[in-house]
Amino acid sequence: MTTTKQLRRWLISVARPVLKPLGASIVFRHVDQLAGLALLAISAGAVTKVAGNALGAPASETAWLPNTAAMLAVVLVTVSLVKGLARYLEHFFGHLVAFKALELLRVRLYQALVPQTPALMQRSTSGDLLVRATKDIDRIEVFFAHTFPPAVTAVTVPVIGVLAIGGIASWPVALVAAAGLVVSLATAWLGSGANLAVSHRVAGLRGRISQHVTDSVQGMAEVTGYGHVTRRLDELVGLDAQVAAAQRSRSRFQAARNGLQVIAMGATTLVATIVAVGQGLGLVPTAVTIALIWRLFDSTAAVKDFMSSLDVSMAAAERVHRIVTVAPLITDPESSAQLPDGPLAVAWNQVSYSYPSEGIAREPAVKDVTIDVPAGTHCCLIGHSGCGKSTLLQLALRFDDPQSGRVLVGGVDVRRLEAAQLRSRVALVSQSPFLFHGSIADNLRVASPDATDDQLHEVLRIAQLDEEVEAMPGGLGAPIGEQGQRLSGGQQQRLALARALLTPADVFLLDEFTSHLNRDLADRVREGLRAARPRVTIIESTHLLDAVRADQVVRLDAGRLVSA
Ligand SMILES: Nc1ncnc2c1ncn2[C@@H]1O[C@H](COP(=O)(O)OP(=O)(O)OP(=O)(O)O)[C@@H](O)[C@H]1O
Repeated sequence: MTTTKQLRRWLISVARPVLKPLGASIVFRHVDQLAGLALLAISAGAVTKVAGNALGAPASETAWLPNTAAMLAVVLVTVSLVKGLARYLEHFFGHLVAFKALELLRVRLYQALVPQTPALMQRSTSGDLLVRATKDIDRIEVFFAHTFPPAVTAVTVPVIGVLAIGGIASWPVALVAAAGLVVSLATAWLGSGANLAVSHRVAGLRGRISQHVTDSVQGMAEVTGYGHVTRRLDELVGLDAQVAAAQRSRSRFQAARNGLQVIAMGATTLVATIVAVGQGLGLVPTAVTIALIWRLFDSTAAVKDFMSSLDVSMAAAERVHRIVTVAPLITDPESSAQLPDGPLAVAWNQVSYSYPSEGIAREPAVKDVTIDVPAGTHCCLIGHSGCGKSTLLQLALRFDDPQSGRVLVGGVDVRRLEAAQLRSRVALVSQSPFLFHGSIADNLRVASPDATDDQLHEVLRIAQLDEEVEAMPGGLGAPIGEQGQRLSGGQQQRLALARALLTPADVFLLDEFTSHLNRDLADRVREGLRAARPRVTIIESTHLLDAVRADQVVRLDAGRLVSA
């Protein structure tokens, strides 16, 4: 696991371009804190001056205070205004840095996700990823907005305050104050290791809760249909209980830290008063000194306050860091080859592939498969469910590299191609295509944002979907619901095919793309596709063994080629 120190360095390196205003935030926090000290000192001085007058305190003790009530009011109002403005500016600059830094982190996360897709989805879940990209990144705000300025002033302001007490009141009292403040600072670290572990645990649990809720909502029909409502609720309550139990241990440390701080403050006040009296310090200087000490404890207490939220922030940073830094399954070559223009052949050459399995030995999904699909022809991969058809198609798009053998597109090993180039020439219509919440047109224009309505109608016609779309209220503008839920399975498949047809692809990989269509409609879709794109290479997979007229039919069984 990445250490907190490494995480801090990483966060600062990400935010470096926007760190400058943090200096301003630190400066304004000093102004705010010192103005607070001044306010308390003047107020305490003024109050005890009144009492001191009655008790006959010497005038020299209060000579530094404003002479009249009006002057006192002017001074207090002015210092308060300065304090208020400084506090505002401290927060403004701190949050400016924080929100800019979070923006940079979100961009980093997104940029890291793109090359890792789709392999990442094998290692993470969408609900958990969502929490990382939103909540976890938000929690890192504490690191930027609420850590540096209080950390600096927790040291500098007490040092200034103690020196002031020593200079104007008494050095022994200053020493007592210093000792108390050091103890107060040290208590902030009480249980920090355990708290960090709890924060990691809670962050992981929150990811699981999010995934559980996502699954329950998306699988509502199954949850209610199979009578799982109570079980799923119980599971959720169980996860919540684990979060609560973990939080309880954090709260215990928090309470202990608060208690110790109050004890340190009380003990320091008592001892400082005894020493001040022993030193013969007057009433006003003693009162002002005690007031200053109390205020200085506020500065050190700020460390305790941010330490508990910093744990949460660091646990969140670790989860984001893990995604951003995970090595992608595939990377672009340093010097890439170019695909030839025109129709492209596809070939699997003695390809064997096993899915990554985290140490568990796994049977290869495809073993020693060799298939040649000449450019512009139609090849059909046939075999029972699980025989490796989708895997072969995905290897042609370089979702991952085979452990042995080569996959060639246009005669070029796909490892020598940039992913963007490969994916612009090879289109995959997957078994469960993803459809966005939006209209028919929105989903088609994912492939070609500037496509005209005529072009959209044309590809819908090729996919044999145009008449059905025209009959929908709104036509191209008809909303299809989340993940296309308002469409039938067969309509979803044809919409995905129409979308792929808007790309300039020379190879179409069609994974079970007619599995929801009746035989007659499936044949019409194939014929329409071939007539509209006579030069493209079509590689189709199906488990219907009596299928399809094609230039080449390849049979697979348990990952091996049976006939080609
Ligand atoms: N992401 C994955 N992680 C691990 N194993 C996988 C993964 N995807 C597929 N497999 C395994 O690889 C083998 C081949 O799967 P593949 O999806 O290629 O088969 P298929 O012929 O396309 O099946 P179907 O007709 O059911 O779609 C199967 O044993 C499957 O369990």
